Amino acid sequence: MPHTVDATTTIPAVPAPATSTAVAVADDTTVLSPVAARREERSGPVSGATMIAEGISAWFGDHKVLEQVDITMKAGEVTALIGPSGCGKSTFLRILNRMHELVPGASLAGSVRVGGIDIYDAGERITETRRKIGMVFQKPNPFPTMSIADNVTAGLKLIGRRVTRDERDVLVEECLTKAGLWREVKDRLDSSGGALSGGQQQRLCIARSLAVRPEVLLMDEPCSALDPTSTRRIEETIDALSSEVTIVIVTHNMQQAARVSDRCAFFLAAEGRPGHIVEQGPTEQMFGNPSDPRTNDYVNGRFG
Ligand SMILES: Nc1ncnc2c1ncn2[C@@H]1O[C@H](COP(=O)(O)OP(=O)(O)OP(=O)(O)O)[C@@H](O)[C@H]1O
Repeated sequence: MPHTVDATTTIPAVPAPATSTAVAVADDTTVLSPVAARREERSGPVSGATMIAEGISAWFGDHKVLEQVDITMKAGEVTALIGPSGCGKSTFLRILNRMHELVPGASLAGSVRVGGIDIYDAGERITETRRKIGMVFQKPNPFPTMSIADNVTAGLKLIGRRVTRDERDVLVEECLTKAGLWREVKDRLDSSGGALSGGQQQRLCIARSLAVRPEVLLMDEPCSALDPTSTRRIEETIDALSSEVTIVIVTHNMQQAARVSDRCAFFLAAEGRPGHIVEQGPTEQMFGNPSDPRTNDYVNGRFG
């Protein structure tokens, strides 16, 4: 899947020292990692569910694109999946909410457990899996002719949940507030979702995902079509949501991975091997003191 490079996708030139909570950015200024600051602030309980993928391999026909991927995405954390184009990040993300199986000829092996339940278990209903595991895509996809409020509640019908008018109003405000959009749209909830800016549409899509109370939110390059200001707003939203929903984000933007994630996994498909995880760990370590030279080269923009 191609990705758009915008002004925010510059890869940091200088990695932060391993012992520091600072993250180096392209212009050589250092800022306190918001992730580190957030960790310090967090003292209360976190919600969301830990997601554990074990032994994941994937094929399109007989083309094997992922091999033996093992990763735990912890409740209350943001996990960033990074790696060069074509290494299988989006495929892996789609396996995490059973979208991979919608592609004709696609197959997979391994297990994905959310809160201890295997989403591929024969007894698991796909609609319940999609409720538990929301997804936000690269390009915002609100229903353009529906009102802002109706966009937020659009997922309720799919899961068979009925709400009264009052409950609906409360839910719309709650989800738009969590997605960081309420103040901008509260006086025009009945106008069309398609009339919002790209960044607002993406936050509307996040609000729509939240309305069905997911335990995990998957984000596939959610800012790649957005300008730097909208990107910052989405990152703030990710930060605010991270204590209540487990977030897994695919990003090509190394600064973004450093800013928003607690942990990173570096994927690579090379030397005749399908996509696999070369290294994973706390974000500060992955950027400041990675153990594999290929990780070091990638996070410092030497390839990919
Ligand atoms: N629908 C499909 N049918 C066949 N092959 C596919 C399909 N989707 C992806 N692939 C192949 O699977 C491999 C992994 O693709 P994927 O999109 O998961 O990688 P990625 O790391 O997310 O790439 P990018 O960063 O460019 O989005 C690639 O070789 C790609 O060509």
